[in-house]
Amino acid sequence: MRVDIISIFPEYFAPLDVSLVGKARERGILEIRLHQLRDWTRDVHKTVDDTPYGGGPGMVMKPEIWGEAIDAVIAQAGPAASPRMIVPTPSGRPFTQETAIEFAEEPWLLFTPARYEGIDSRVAAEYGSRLRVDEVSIGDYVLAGGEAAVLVIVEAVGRLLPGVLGNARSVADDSFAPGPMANLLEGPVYTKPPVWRGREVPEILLSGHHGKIARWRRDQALRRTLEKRPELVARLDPAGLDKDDRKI
Ligand SMILES: COc1ccc2nc(C(=O)O)sc2c1
Repeated sequence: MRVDIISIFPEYFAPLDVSLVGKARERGILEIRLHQLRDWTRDVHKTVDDTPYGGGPGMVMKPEIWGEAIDAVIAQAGPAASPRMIVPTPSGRPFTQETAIEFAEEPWLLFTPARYEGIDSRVAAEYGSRLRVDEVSIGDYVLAGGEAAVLVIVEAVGRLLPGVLGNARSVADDSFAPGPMANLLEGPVYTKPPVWRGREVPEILLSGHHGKIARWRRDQALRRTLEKRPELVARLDPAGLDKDDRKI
């Protein structure tokens, strides 16, 4: 997968050099190209924003600069004729694990994180007629720009790429992953020592009885989901809940 990110803060993406995403890049599973939006400005101050038509607070990012930057990146056609363009925005559709799975199928993603009050709306309209353009939000809170959202999305997508996670089952066991654990939060996890500051690991986990352990883990996940995200319980597939039981 190739990922292009156009931003006025390319240094914001240094974290993509480390951990899982960093290793995926080293192994050639993921290629990330960063672009400084200001490289396409033509004034001495490298201006990328201007006052909003109709008045109101803040500034809006200029369409000309974004247009030239996006055209230049698209012209560097790579694994696919054109990228899927992802615009992080508070007014986007919610980014979920399903969205991550969908994006992980793409050979080429282009991210256009905004700053200020956002990008002139004609940019998404212009490229929406030529590319698949997704406006997505990582959550209902206020960020200063889209870069943090891109970091979240690239990590959520990158870890799904074949060969990135050591144990393929980890993806299947994820919270929100499709299948019997879909819409269930992950339950508690434990490792050595068996007793820590007087606190013991649940005995069932030391029993070696895999069927009972699977059932206990699913029950703990259900308990945690009921406690922290009761609204997800309504979406559960009751038949899916006992799939492990049938396997046991
Ligand atoms: C100005 O650019 C922004 C501002 C807030 C914001 N919030 C996002 C989110 O995904 O929640 S993306 C994003 C972009």
